[in-house]
Amino acid sequence: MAKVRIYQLARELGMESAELMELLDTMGVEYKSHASTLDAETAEAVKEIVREQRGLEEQRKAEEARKALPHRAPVVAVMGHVDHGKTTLLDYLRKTRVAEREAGGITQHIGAFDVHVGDKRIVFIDTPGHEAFTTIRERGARAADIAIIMVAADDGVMPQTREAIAHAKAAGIPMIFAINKIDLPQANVDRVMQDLMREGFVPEAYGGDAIVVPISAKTGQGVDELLEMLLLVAELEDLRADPEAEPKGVIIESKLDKRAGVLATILVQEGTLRIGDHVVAGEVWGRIRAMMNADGVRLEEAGPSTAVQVLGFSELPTAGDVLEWVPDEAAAKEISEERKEERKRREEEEAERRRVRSMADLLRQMQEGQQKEINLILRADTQGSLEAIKGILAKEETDEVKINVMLAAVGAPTEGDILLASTANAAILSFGVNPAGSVKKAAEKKGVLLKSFRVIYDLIDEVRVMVKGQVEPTYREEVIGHAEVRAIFKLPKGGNVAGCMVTDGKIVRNAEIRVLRGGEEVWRGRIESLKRFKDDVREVAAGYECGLKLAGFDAFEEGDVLEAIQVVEVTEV
Ligand SMILES: Nc1nc2c(ncn2[C@@H]2O[C@H](COP(=O)(O)OP(=O)(O)OP(=O)(O)O)[C@@H](O)[C@H]2O)c(=O)[nH]1
Repeated sequence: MAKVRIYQLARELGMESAELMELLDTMGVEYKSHASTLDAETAEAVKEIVREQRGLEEQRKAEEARKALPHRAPVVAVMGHVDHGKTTLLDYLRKTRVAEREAGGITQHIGAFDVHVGDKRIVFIDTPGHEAFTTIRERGARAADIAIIMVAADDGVMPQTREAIAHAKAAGIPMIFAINKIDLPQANVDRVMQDLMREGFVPEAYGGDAIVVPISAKTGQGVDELLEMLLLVAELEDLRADPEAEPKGVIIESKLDKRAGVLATILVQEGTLRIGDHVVAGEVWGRIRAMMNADGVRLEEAGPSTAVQVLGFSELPTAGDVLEWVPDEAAAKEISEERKEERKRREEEEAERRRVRSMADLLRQMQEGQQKEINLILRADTQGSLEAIKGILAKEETDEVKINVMLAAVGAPTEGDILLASTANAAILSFGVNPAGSVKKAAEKKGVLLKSFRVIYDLIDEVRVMVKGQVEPTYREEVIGHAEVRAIFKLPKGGNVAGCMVTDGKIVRNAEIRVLRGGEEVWRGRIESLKRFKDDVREVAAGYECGLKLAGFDAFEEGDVLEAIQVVEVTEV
């Protein structure tokens, strides 16, 4: 950036010169008047400070506004190892703690139900699987606020207990441990506590801060305490939502009913959803025709932390998709069309790039995210090899790069691992066990690095390479071709397409484009579409014509030169 005068910079930042001069004083910058010039470095520093101040101010205001909103009920998910009692607990709660049903209401399984404790309410999600956390978080939202991790007192912490913990951690939600089946003679609560400590959770009874409640889902012993603890954690989390805001939620479940058609359960998180509202969830749209809660009661409206089964979607929405309110049917249709097209385009691009992800890809991603942490999921044939791998890996950590083992478990990688890895941007490395074909496919689809090793040291080497790559990978730009703009076409929907001739090299769909006019760069960015006649193409070679639409630039002029650039990695890996 060149030099800039104080009044110019003030205008650029939308502030008074006097205000800016005050800031300069506190920074110890010298100047004569508001017309004095600042060097590029100082101007940049000023911008940085102003941005930061505004950010803090906005945060404070947002927090203040949030504090003025009413509280909402917590949403809880129950997770744990097979047979540790999830279903039994949910059944117990449903039977004993659900409010008196209104006349005519019959309990329905809709994927979530309310439990009443005094004048408080807790929403339990009772849809199977971890999707309630992970898939949803992937899309920038989450369904559950608190996780109950069930551990059977006669069995202790098992592989899926660890998975459940890893999922809750990845979702960033607090956990409460319920040690279940304490009615059994062979129950050993202390042993489970020891297990938990080995996982890094020190129970309150041992002076730590992990909340552990011994219960029997069968007899109901301890369940009241568990509910109390949930309310306590909810209070600490200070969960609030605005019932007046634009409605927002997530799809908890969806199914096709022979008679009713598409039935979808929505957890409303913000605002109030009403009959007649138009909504979009992923690529599917709908108009809410009827709403029913888990007690079979028809509702006219549903506020924050309410789960309702709705009628009115055109197609099956996907569980985990975010639900948004839209003003009318035209908007609903347009958005769902747009998303379908967007997905098709993405899939085409994916197909283009379809190949096993290389180490370089992962490194690039990590570098982009400035991540100096390597997230790993380890899978091995025995506990012994896992311990050995973890032991060696711990020594591979450096001051700059942390190795974060999110999950270390015996057995082949599962689809749950893939979900976790894609959420947490982790790599899955397995030793002595091979993932099933379906798991490999899932990894490929989600772009998760999944590798199997037969020699521990090969696995360790892979991690070493990652650590090294974390330190300083570098990239170089390479010009791969040029095209000249010969004609400009206006699209009926808006925007311009440049009719071009590729003059040298090639133009590739995923390249970056510099628009050059008289040798000067006037814009730089991505290609939105690259066509030969009516067809989308991946690349166009020298000597051929093509139609090019850029993402965010329309001001083409005849004679403009479009330079295609690709980034190549020069890291020695
Ligand atoms: N004695 C005793 N048995 C229990 C208790 N909780 C669950 N069980 C029994 O443990 C078995 C498994 O319980 P479920 O509730 O089906 O376990 P789950 O975690 O839902 O299992 P999956 O759905 O297979 O993952 C059943 O036979 C239950 O009756 C308890 O508190 N005490």
